[in-house]
Amino acid sequence: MYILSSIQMAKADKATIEISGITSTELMEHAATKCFHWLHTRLQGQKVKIHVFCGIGNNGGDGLVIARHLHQHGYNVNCYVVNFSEKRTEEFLVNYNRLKEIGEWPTVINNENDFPDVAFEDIVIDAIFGNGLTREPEGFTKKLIEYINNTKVFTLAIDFPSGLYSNSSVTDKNAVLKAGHTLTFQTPKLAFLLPENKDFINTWEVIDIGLDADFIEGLKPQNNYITKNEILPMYKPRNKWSHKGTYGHSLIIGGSFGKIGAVTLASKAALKIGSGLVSAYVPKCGYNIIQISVPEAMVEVDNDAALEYYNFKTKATVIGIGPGMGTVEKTALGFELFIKENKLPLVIDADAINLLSQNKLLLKYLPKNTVLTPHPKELERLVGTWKNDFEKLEKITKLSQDYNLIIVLKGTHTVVVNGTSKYFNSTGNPALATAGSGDVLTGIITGLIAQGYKPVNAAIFGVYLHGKTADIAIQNTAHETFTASTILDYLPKAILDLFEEEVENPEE
Ligand SMILES: NC(=O)C1=CN([C@@H]2O[C@H](COP(=O)(O)OP(=O)(O)OC[C@H]3O[C@@H](n4cnc5c(N)ncnc54)[C@H](OP(=O)(O)O)[C@@H]3O)[C@@H](O)[C@H]2O)[C@@H](O)CC1
Ligand SMILES: [K+]
Repeated sequence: MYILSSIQMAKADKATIEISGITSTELMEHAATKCFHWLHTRLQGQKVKIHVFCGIGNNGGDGLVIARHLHQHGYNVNCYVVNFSEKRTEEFLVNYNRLKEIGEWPTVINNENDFPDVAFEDIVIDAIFGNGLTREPEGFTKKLIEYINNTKVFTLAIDFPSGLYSNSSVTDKNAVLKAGHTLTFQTPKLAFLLPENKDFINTWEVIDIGLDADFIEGLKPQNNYITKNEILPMYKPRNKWSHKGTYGHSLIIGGSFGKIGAVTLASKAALKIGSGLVSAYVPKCGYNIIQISVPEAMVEVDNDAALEYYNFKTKATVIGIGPGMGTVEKTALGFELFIKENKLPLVIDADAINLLSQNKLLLKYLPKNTVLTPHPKELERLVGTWKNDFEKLEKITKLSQDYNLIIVLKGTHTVVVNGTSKYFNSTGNPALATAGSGDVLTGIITGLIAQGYKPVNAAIFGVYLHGKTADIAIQNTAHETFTASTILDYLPKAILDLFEEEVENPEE
């Protein structure tokens, strides 16, 4: 699914109106009616008090449409116009009149004295600002947002939590509405996927308003939200005549005394995702551990307690390096020589990323399309600090472009960056915040590349499946009891889930 910027959204609205012949007011009616249905399906006519706060643009127009439908269905609804400007859009005015025609006059809010009483058990619909926000809310509008936030009432935001920009950072955090749930039109918005906005965005979903798909395609959006629809076509079914050689040989390099488990997990993951063969290259102290805990894997050893020589004989298809490796001097010196000589595809994680950060001159030796899987701290060591999450994405893009790398930044919405293209993951939950989770991801991505997946697809697919295991597991287990080994247990279900039909959304 594409992620459109505000400019692209406005263009797509306009183009759809021109191409389909639908009027702007009809498009608004269609979009806002879907929001009404969303609420109606859940409330089923309950007499809870609903406050609809409308701006004076088209986001406000949506609010007026929702308020009208709520009235017509007998809800206890109060509608307000937040009068921060004398301007009105045409569609706003049409719907203002339609509301008046059914005998409902919105209350105009001109200053703080006009704020209504809002109780914790009420519902607020936020239709103050949407895609047309051009500056931070000020004056009584900001005060109103703060007032609503302080009530801790459930807030349903239409299109955007008011005060949030789609493609730039919030400058005044007190001037953004904290939405309980957001119904956003047509595509997810980049701002929803970034950790700096965690206070404003809770849950959200996309409401398909039927904007012109060909036009959107022609915009060539660079930001993508990865769901099953994007993943399924990447899947490579197995050929009847294949054999284990068809599915490649993954070599996992890593481990140090006390951290052999990381290699064990990565090796198991590479096997479990389908790598034909898996070898591990570890310090001698890890030999028995790997042989006993991963009997399917072959093992070669280096020095006693930490890697030093990197003199393995395995003829691998791809190497995953870093889990549990440590950064002691001899490991770092050997790593430098290894990187300078290596020609095989690489997946680089954990301490191997830290070693690259300590010696950035090595970056230029990495083969094209090497996958790096940093968490934010590892990324910071590599690219320095950032002012905000948008700048962080720019820094990752530059790193990816400068060295032809695929960067997987791990987080709530893990993002895979390949040059200017970004792929934000939709699966996963806090269960994955557990020791060894990253080692398993390294093994999965390595194992997919071994089987012939393009590195960028291996990264996107691997991240999706890794997250999906937690989403499936959480139906039967608690976040706390989920461990990295549970990811492996649920990989089969995560793969099978790709072929299960989605249950239709009842509102559609
Ligand atoms: N057919 C369609 O197009 C459809 C559109 N849809 C809906 O339209 C929404 C976009 O509508 P929109 O473009 O009118 O922008 P919106 O967010 O309502 O407000 C803009 C107004 O606020 C003003 N303003 C901005 N910042 C301000 C500030 N800090 N403080 C004070 N004023 C500020 C700004 O004025 P200006 O910047 O020029 O001063 C302008 O007057 C979109 O999110 C979706 O909900 C759907 O119905 C689907 C069909
Ligand atoms: K809004």
